[in-house]
Amino acid sequence: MRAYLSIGSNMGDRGYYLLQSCQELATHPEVKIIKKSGTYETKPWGNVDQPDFWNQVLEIETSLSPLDLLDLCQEIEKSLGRERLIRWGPRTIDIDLLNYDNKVWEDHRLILPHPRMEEREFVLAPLREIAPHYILPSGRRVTEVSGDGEVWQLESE
Ligand SMILES: Nc1ncnc2c1ncn2[C@@H]1O[C@H](COP(=O)(O)OP(=O)(O)OP(=O)(O)O)[C@@H](O)[C@H]1O
Ligand SMILES: Nc1nc2c(c(=O)[nH]1)N=C(CO)CN2
Repeated sequence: MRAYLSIGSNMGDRGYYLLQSCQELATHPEVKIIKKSGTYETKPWGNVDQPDFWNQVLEIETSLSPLDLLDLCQEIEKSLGRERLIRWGPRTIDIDLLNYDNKVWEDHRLILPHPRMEEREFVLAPLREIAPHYILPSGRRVTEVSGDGEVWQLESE
């Protein structure tokens, strides 16, 4: 199945946490990273009183189920020292599922597609880069929409 993930960090060595989370995903036997956006420095969305983030979007191929993929993302967050202190607060790494095979899913653990993705420029900018034909939950193409928040693409490695 094809899935899209949003990853973000705003504590410590942000580049290290982004890279490490990709490496942990890529070493899982049921996950293959197909595309990786550049890195974007972004103003915090939601709770604005915290450091700037670095964000990326990944396109992956996986045979994990949506909930198993969520479990894996949460295990990686844990292994990289993420603590859930405040909603939308600072974190070493946050991994969100944006889309899983265009499935619509809603239970107490997982909502797909991600309900706030279309408002967030930190998701839309990297998504536009790697998937310009992506159709958002509203039915509009990602290139036709702009979200809230300032973002800057960093020089690619
Ligand atoms: N599409 C999704 N991707 C990741 N987590 C999700 C999703 N839908 C629901 N959740 C649930 O949201 C809970 C809170 O996640 P998290 O702490 O990462 O929120 P957040 O990143 O601070 O905020 P936001 O959900 O607005 O990005 C998770 O425990 C998870 O069960
Ligand atoms: N710029 C930016 N802001 C955020 C981010 C994020 O990854 N980047 N993640 C949040 C919780 O999902 C809340 N706010």
